[in-house]
Amino acid sequence: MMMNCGAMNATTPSSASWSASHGSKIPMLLPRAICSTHRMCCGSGVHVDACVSTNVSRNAKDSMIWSGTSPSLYSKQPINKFLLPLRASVASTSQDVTIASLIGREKIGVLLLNLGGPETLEDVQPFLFNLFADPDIIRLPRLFRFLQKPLAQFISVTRAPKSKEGYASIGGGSPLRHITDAQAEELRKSLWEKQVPARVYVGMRYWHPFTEEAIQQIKRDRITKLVVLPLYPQFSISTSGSSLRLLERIFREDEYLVSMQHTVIPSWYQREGYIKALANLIGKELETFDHPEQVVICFSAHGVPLAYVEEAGDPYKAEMEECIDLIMEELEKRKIMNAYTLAYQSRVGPVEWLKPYTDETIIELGKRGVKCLLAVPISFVSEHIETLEEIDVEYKELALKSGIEKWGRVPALGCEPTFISDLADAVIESLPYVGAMAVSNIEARQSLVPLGSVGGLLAVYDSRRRELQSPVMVWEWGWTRSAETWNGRAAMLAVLVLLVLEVTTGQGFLHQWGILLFFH
Ligand SMILES: C=CC1=C(C)c2cc3[nH]c(cc4nc(cc5[nH]c(cc1n2)c(C)c5CCC(=O)O)C(CCC(=O)O)=C4C)c(C)c3C=C
Ligand SMILES: [Fe+2]
Repeated sequence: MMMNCGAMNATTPSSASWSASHGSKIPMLLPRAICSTHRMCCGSGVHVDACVSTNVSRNAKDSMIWSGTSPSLYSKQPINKFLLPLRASVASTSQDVTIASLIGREKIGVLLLNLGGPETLEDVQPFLFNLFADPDIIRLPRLFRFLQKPLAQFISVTRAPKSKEGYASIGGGSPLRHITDAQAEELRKSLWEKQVPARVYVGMRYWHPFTEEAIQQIKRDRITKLVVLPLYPQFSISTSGSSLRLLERIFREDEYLVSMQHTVIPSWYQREGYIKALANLIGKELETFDHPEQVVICFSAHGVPLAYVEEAGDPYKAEMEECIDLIMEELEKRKIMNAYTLAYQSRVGPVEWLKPYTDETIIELGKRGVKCLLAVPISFVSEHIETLEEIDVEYKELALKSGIEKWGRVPALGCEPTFISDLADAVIESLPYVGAMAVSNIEARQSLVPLGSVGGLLAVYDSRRRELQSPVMVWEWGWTRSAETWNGRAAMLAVLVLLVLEVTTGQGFLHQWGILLFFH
């Protein structure tokens, strides 16, 4: 049946948020970021001057990046900017460094970092415990750090029933491990095809195979050069940041690891292969509509609490917006000029997260007369519960209820060959950096990420973390900065103790009042 997407009888936007340069932005999308589009990869030629600029001290480099903490400053200074010259300059032949000379007799390892997911329904609660026990997800004031684990236990137990429902509906567990393993294998093959004989490891943050397990294997394999590659295209304190903080801790405590050369690719949302691979998938999915040009593209990114961006300087939002700009520019080159919008999904609890929220956006688009919508999950490269359940089931249903007649969804990248090949290029391009700044053990101990400067990011975050609202404390007990009085703390502590007792004994006032399951 021919599905007519219909012209959008959207009301005229009140602000100048429509983009004239290419596909029109649906109002709600933030103004187009000033983006240096030309941060695209030009191949794997390596420019010696660009990559081995080790005579600039790490601190000097960090301060170039971190001279300010505002997100807008950040958007102009991405943390991996020192990797960018490698991509931006196609090296002259005389300055090329051959891959072989970089590798020599080294044993190269690539460590893929990811979040992890429960493989069975029994895994759900302990997985949630690990997640909520992470101080990068729930931050307690220093005085109450000892409550981190009891609180994580409480939240994980209360949230588990709802999460289990979600995982049950997608087959009884997360597909994340399986997909990440497949990506690791494809990356390994691609590296070998490009003459880089590397081993690829998977280290998950909250479930098996844990990062610690991967590190043990790396040590057993006597890897001498390690490239750390978080599988999150955009950097967030809550994802890549958390994993890198953990790695930093592991490295600091281990003699072998401290002396092993390593580097980190903190984010890679601007890489040509990634952008092109996503544009390919979007173009292909648009073709399934009868009137592709009338489809509104709705990029849906995983959200983070607003305070992460506004108070802790998380670059996530700036990187996300720049990423969308790059994708739309790529589509424009292919004469695809659709209207589009960016929204954020998967918020947890009542604190404010990045807006607009995907559910509200879908309703709004329906009200504006949009008939055809293409959802594009953007912050993650594998299918997982938030694509398979939240987007495919919840948002689809909401869209159809809101008046949208034709719904489509772009698959996650998974093992898409252009994408994997580009990840392999990213690894190869980072090789000249491996260990370049770690001139001594002492220096290596100070920062896990000599050139990627994630240490700088974490330091900035750490310096402000006392101010950062913890999403969970705010959701449940109203722990705001204004509530930071001793009396308030004492009262909250008492409530916490009661809650912990309630969870551990299964009895108490919340059970009696039937309000225990307030985590959705
Ligand atoms: C870029 C991706 C992600 C960001 C940013 C992120 C932040 C973030 N997440 C939570 C809470 C939960 N996340 C959960 C699962 C989960 N989250 C991501 C990705 C990002 N999270 C993934 C890939 C997964 C795993 C999905 C799977 O298939 O297993 C969960 C558990 C699921 C559920 O109960 O909904 C929670 C809870 C917070 C609080 C946060 C930022 C502070
Ligand atoms: Fe999450």
